[in-house]
Amino acid sequence: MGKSMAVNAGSSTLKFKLFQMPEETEISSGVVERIGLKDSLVLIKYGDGQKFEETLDIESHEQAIQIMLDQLLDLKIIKDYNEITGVGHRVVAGGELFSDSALIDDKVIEQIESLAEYAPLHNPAEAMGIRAFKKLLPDIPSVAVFDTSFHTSMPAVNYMYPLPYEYYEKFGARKYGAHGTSHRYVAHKAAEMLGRPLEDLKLVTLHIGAGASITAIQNGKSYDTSMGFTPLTGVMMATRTGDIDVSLVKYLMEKLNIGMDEMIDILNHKSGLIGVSGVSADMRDVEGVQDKNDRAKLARDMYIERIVRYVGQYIAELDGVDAIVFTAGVGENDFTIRQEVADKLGFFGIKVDPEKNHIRGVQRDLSADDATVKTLLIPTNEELMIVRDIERLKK
Ligand SMILES: Nc1ncnc2c1ncn2[C@@H]1O[C@H](COP(=O)(O)OP(=O)(O)O)[C@@H](O)[C@H]1O
Ligand SMILES: CC(=O)OP(=O)(O)O
Ligand SMILES: [Mg+2]
Repeated sequence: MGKSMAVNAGSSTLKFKLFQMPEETEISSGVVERIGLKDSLVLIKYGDGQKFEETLDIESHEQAIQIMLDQLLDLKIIKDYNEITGVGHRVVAGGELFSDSALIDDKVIEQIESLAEYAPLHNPAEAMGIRAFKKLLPDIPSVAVFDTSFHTSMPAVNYMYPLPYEYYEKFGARKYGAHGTSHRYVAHKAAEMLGRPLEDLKLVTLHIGAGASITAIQNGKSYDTSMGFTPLTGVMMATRTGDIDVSLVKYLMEKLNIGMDEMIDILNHKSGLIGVSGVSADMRDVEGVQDKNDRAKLARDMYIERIVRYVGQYIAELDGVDAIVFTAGVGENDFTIRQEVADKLGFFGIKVDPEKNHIRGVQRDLSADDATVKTLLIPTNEELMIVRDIERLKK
């Protein structure tokens, strides 16, 4: 009994959902988008179809949390913070410390902070969010749900880097992946939609938002994933490079006369869509100008190409595939990207019906009638997975 809140701090967004438990009814949901960019958007849904919307500049996740919490009271979604009986936080990096979600105490917060280098855009903001909530609601149980947990099933052949082996043993130098809660959620939904046991399926799940990762799933378990030691690698993202030659990094540091911290900041914050297009980190802005801006078009083409490359690679690794799944900000909303990615994967029997695909944010089978591999659109729900873990762990 009570209301549970899931808090999901992404690199560019802060999302929350408030659920009545144990019924899992959604009471309210909210998102602050474009944190750190101009014109951040605050959107809160509550009641029966009521909405609160405001556009303002929001610099940090801390500011976003404060605005959200104030609005919960102002909009009378709750009368008192004490109505919230459990809080769950998404945390990106759990390293090898956390193979499951954890009840938060001071030690867990310190461990999350100690993993800052494993997810520099996320863990510090998430730890800050946890502390902010702890201050406000010191006595209610809170849990941390790690993006990396789902990927702990990866075999060594996929999580190891071809570095001297002792770097793994001494320093934990390996691939951890991210977005695991989302990949896990959509994999279960895909099995439901296909009416087949998840254990029998080969899936490639495409979580493409501001951060983006592709996962190969076999027997319901993560088999390989595109993000690495940190969420920097894999496909091209809003502000992150994805895979890049490390020797080029050294070359550029010398040319630019900068140190490693500055270089890592460029790779994480100034690259990807914003770096190539020079227009924006937001796919909507890039697409808005692509007809008259060659660099915007190039950025979008590169983005698509890298997704296609990973999906093809994972179909080979899985030795076949039953379905590919689109989810997260771009995957759920951008039918042009979905269409072009699917068109480039036609060789595998992937084929999207343009009419079915002309949709945003709803669960749907997008496959053409003669497709031999299904293409599914499944809006992710990391927050539902998070509040379920509050119930499981708070006993
Ligand atoms: N209609 C749309 N068309 C294209 N891209 C969109 C659309 N709506 C949202 N996006 C993209 O989704 C991104 C946010 O994805 P999301 O998964 O919510 O973020 P995060 O990675 O911060 O969790 C935005 O940066 C934007 O580029
Ligand atoms: C790990 C990661 O990149 O997360 P997000 O997409 O929420 O920024
Ligand atoms: Mg996200």
